[in-house]
Amino acid sequence: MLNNPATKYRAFAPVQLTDRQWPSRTITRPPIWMSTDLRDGNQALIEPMSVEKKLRFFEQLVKIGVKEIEVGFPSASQTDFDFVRGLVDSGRIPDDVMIIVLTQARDELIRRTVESVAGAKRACVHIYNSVAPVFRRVVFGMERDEIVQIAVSATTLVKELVQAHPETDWRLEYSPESFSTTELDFSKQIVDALSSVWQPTRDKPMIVNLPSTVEASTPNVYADQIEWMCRNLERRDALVISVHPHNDRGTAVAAAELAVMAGADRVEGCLFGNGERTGNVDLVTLALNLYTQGVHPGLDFSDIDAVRQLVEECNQLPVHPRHPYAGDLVFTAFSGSHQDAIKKGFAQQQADAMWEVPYLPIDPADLGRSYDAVIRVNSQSGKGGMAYLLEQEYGLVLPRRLQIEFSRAVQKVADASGREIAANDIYALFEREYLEASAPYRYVAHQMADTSGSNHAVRVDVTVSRHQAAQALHGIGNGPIDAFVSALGLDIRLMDYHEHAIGSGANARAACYVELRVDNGPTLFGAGIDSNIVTASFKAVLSAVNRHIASVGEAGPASSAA
Ligand SMILES: CC(=O)SCCNC(=O)CCNC(=O)[C@H](O)C(C)(C)COP(=O)(O)OP(=O)(O)OC[C@H]1O[C@@H](n2cnc3c(N)ncnc32)[C@H](O)[C@@H]1OP(=O)(O)O
Ligand SMILES: CC(C)C(=O)C(=O)O
Repeated sequence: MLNNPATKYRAFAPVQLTDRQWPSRTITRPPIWMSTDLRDGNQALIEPMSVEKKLRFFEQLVKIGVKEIEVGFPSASQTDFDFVRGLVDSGRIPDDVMIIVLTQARDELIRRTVESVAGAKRACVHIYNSVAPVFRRVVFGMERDEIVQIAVSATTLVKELVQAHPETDWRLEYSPESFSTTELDFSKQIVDALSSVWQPTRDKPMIVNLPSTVEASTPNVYADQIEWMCRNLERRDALVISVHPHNDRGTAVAAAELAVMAGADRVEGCLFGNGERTGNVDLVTLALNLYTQGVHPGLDFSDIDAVRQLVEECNQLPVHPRHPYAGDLVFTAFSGSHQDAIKKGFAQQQADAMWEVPYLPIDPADLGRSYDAVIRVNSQSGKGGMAYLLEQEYGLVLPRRLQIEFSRAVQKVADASGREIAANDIYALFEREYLEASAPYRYVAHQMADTSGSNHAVRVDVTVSRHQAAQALHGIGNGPIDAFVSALGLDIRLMDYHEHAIGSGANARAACYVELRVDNGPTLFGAGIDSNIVTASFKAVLSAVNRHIASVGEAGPASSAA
């Protein structure tokens, strides 16, 4: 890289528009969406789409609700011509969809283009020529007037040719290619010249598409350019102002949004941002950005995974895992504080309330995506993540202090492996750590009796095995756990107790969690699961006792009470 890039690259000159209005506007309705996937997207592919793929893509666009679809560059190849002609002849184009065909402003190409769509119910011929100084000088070797003349002749020819096909509702689209790097007065001059030839009306407007063919400035400058054009063009009422942002600086979405605030009526782009070089603006992101502001975009992405799959197949390009709204990882949190906030957000989110789940700008369910991948656990995760997975996948609602205790075990495994730990691995670890902590004590059976008349309410006769030897123990207490602890004859203080059902109906089971202090040691948890709630609590006590013994070693034999 150069020490002083100013010797090679010049700063983009700002637009002199001191009373610009767009910064204080908000977008309250969607623009007209135009998909150029089958043209700009297609021309950028390593392998252009086959007719069959183009057809599938077209049908997907129609299904989503796109009403203006650029279907190709029919004069470029027989494949494109046949596809377009086939679409028209097969009657597959819904009445409310307008197809658009692009051509250079050259006579023979225009004739072939009109031929490709003649007879369609609605069709738009889209002509372009590049107008920026560098193109005028390097590509065409022409002065401004000559460049205007190319476009005027092309428009005149289109007007003449379409008159021979009155059965079609024709529109003209004109793109001064490389608009964003062109002098504004020249863009105005050429567009005004064309609209004076075409004579658009409010009912049959002309589409003026103002592309950032190569994105070269910050989005605010593009917005200024669009506002300037909207204010200064002749016949504004009979024009649809369209934008076509490319993404060379990575700000196409912002450029499109600011351009709409600046007065653009229409946006051209591709699904997931395919297109030349860094791509066209991504229509999915634009549409869903609007949706998250409470404005329906008029496009349906309620099965976004299906749309993504089709686009990936047709383009033979993957959608990035971090792509807004659609990427595999965009609704996934690995890090502890994010997981904690999301878990709390889900717990508090009411079905019919405003969406307020931290870190999730949209409800994945609105896009047909599940919550499965929202939380994934690795070494960056905290207790919230693993607790969420145990709850979602296994119905275990761990009390907070147990979450803290168990998360240390999860963390150890994550640190050691350096990898993600799936929900089933976390459950297996929980089983190993708590549910299968069955040595030296293991629950075998119990009976309970009411002791009415005594100070204590419950008597428990329990069989436990200790080092595989069965022991019959008896205890009385205020409740089953109290009686059981007394039967064990150990120095145990019950610090905390939680229980909940797992599942419902005949198959429901009880999960029990106890926090004990054994032999005045540090407190620790035990957990038990059983179809009988009392059994679950006894198992939880033994789980904690066994874990204590495993950590400090075993003391004297259990004695029998009562
Ligand atoms: C920004 C964009 O995405 S614009 C769309 C770009 N897409 C494509 O080009 C894909 C389809 N295009 C093609 O397949 C071919 O370009 C074709 C078949 C249409 C034409 O091919 P060719 O006749 O070989 O011409 P080519 O595209 O190389 O253009 C070169 C000539 O056209 C002129 N030209 C280029 N663009 C235009 C235009 N928009 N209007 C008028 N003339 C143009 C050039 O100045 C050059 O003229 P010259 O030969 O007198 O120097
Ligand atoms: C033809 C025009 C609209 C174009 O694709 C561009 O300028 O990027």
